[in-house]
Amino acid sequence: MSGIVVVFDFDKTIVDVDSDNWVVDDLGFTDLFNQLLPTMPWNSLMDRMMMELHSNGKTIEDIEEVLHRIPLHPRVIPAIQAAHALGCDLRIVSDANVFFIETILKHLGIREYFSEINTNPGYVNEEGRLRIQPCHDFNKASHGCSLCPPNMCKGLIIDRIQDSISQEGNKRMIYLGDGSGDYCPSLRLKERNFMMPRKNFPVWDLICKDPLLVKAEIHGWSDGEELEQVLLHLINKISMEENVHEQLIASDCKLQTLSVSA
Ligand SMILES: Cc1ncc(C[n+]2csc(CCOP(=O)(O)O)c2C)c(N)n1
Ligand SMILES: [Mg+2]
Repeated sequence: MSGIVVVFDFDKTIVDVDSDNWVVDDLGFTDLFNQLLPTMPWNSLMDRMMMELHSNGKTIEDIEEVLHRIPLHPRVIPAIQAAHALGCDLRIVSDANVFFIETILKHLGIREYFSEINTNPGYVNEEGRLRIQPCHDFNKASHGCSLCPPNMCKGLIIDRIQDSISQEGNKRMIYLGDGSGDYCPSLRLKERNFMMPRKNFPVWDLICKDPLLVKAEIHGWSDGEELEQVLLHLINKISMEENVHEQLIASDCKLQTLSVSA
């Protein structure tokens, strides 16, 4: 293990579109989606749309077939493979849903590179209909963050990951994202962490309003090619820093041994 945790957003970061829109549009339900959007939260609307698909005869296999065709930049998979080969712990934090994400990752053959997928639950019920539920049950209690949608605060998830990895030593984190939901986590990153916002996407615009609010080092990217270059550059940079640090500690130990024996 390299001591680096890389957290990926999914839609418009790993894949190049919003998976929700990709499915709804491809199966011909865009108009109904747009009509209902002003009336309910996005996450509840996706559950409703899955009901509409089911009652109009669209099967799970139809949805899977659409997901298998989702567009992604050709350098994204090599970037993920390289980061994994360099020993990074890769995780996903996404406001899509577990059914879409796992279907896509398994089809691409990259599911096993990720140690954890934090997202909205999704499962196929006994009628063969896909149910999509909120990551955070806002009917019970609010998550209390005003920056995030009611069903998911990505910042809370980042806090939890940071708490759990702080017990494993001095790990460094790199976060990649594009959307407004990725702004809250960017504010929770600490010094010695890295934020990789997608240039000219909502999280980039939010960060640019007051970049000093972000304690992490900011490195933008605009497409899969730049994602790969910037990510691998940061992993190398961190690895070299950590190596130098270890060598300093080792040489310090040697010096102490010498001075004790002298
Ligand atoms: C203005 C506006 N209205 C609605 C939404 C909702 N939304 C759009 S795509 C998506 C999935 C994001 O997945 P991921 O977290 O993997 O990028 C969500 C929750 C939004 N982002 N912005
Ligand atoms: Mg996104």
